Amino acid sequence: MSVVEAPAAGGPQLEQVRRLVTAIPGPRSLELAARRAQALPAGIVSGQPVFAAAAGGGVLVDVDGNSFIDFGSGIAVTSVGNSASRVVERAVEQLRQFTHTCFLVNPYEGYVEVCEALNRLTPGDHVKRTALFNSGAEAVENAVKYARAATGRPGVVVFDHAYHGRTLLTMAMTAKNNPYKKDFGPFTAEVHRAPMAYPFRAPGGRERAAEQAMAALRDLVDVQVGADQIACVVIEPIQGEGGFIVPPEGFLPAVAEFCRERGILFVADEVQTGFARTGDMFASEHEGLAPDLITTAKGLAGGLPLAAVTGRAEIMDAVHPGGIGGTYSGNPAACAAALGVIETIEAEGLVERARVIGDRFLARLTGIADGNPVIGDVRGRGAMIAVELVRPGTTEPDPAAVAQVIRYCQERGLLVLSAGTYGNVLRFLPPLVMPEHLLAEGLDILTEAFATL
Ligand SMILES: Cc1ncc(COP(=O)(O)O)c(CNCCCC(=O)O)c1O
Repeated sequence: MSVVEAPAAGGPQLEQVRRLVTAIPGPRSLELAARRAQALPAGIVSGQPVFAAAAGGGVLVDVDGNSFIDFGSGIAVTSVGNSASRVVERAVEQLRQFTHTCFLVNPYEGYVEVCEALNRLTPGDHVKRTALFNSGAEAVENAVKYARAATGRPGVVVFDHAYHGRTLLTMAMTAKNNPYKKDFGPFTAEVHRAPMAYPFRAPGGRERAAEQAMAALRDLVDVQVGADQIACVVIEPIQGEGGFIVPPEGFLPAVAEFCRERGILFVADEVQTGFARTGDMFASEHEGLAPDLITTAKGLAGGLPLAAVTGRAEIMDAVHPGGIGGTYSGNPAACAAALGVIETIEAEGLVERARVIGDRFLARLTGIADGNPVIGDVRGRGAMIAVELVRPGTTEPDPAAVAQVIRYCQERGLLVLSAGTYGNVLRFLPPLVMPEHLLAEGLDILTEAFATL
């Protein structure tokens, strides 16, 4: 077997082609997997069996020279494409100036620029402030700090099927126990969970999903806990890890109004839905929401670790000086990358591009679903689309069918991710710069894969 050289570089110049040159996984990936087994603990699991060598545009090339169509974007992160030019150029230039000062020691302009951009771009015409962090979970943790400091209340309301992170507080906020929380308790108190408006699985059917969820929220907050104990309600505008659950139109505005009436802060967790992913810059815009606080990460910096809390100035300023911090929070290279992401989204019209991609996926998948009873539901918005697989004629989850489709796609050079509380959701998160021919090829492979079910 001749050794295949890795591409000279990733990024948009990477050949945008699907190409298989070895079995999947190939020999180099197998070698690395053996080393990994000796060096890493078993708790860290990768969904794909191939090790990356380069990525860019709509493809990822593995260490054996196989070029895959990427329908995952590293879980909604490389929306502007991997190693996108403006991201790399800005980050490299920054790295040459300084790699780190700790903003709590020596501040720098890049951090301020990112905050100014987020204050401008996030929905709501109120005066805002932004604080930067490293991960989505850290942003959610700090959003709760701000909410508690601003309201003087301890309680946090979250929803079934929610995912907010893997730290102690965000584990308490995340719904699914295994794998995210198992063996790690006890968890923090004062986190209360309400049923989610989940149209496909609503007890009273789609038409009553919002009504039933609102009734349950009122019961939880007004009767069981007491509204005066609740600092904030935290919700993903489209639930990500829980299975790309899109609440019925009207539900999110009803929750926001419910909160406003009770002095409870409405926090939109846009870690997975933010930055053009859903066909708006932020998913909250779809129904005209202006959240009191918004958490962002993932797509914010195109792969460099950066997260943010953006909120009403009076809320953000309620925390005492020195109350918020972190050694790496708002790392300068990540800030430079974020400015490159924002510039790319705006220069390349990626918000509109996400809508075009979403229309392509929804048209093809609803067409397939009509003739395939294993596809129980097709849903999503923009380039955040999913199908939920069930046993034919039922809503019984079929995670085995998901695994079968993922494996079929892997073997044919297409990377697809799963999701869902029941492990029975296939989610599609292609880079927004995915070329048309790769979108078409990927959808054709998916069509073949569903035909095997
Ligand atoms: C809505 C929403 N809020 C918060 C988070 C947490 O963001 P971090 O950057 O992973 O901490 C996420 C991260 N989702 C991917 C988790 C991957 C895994 O660990 O299995 C999210 O989607």
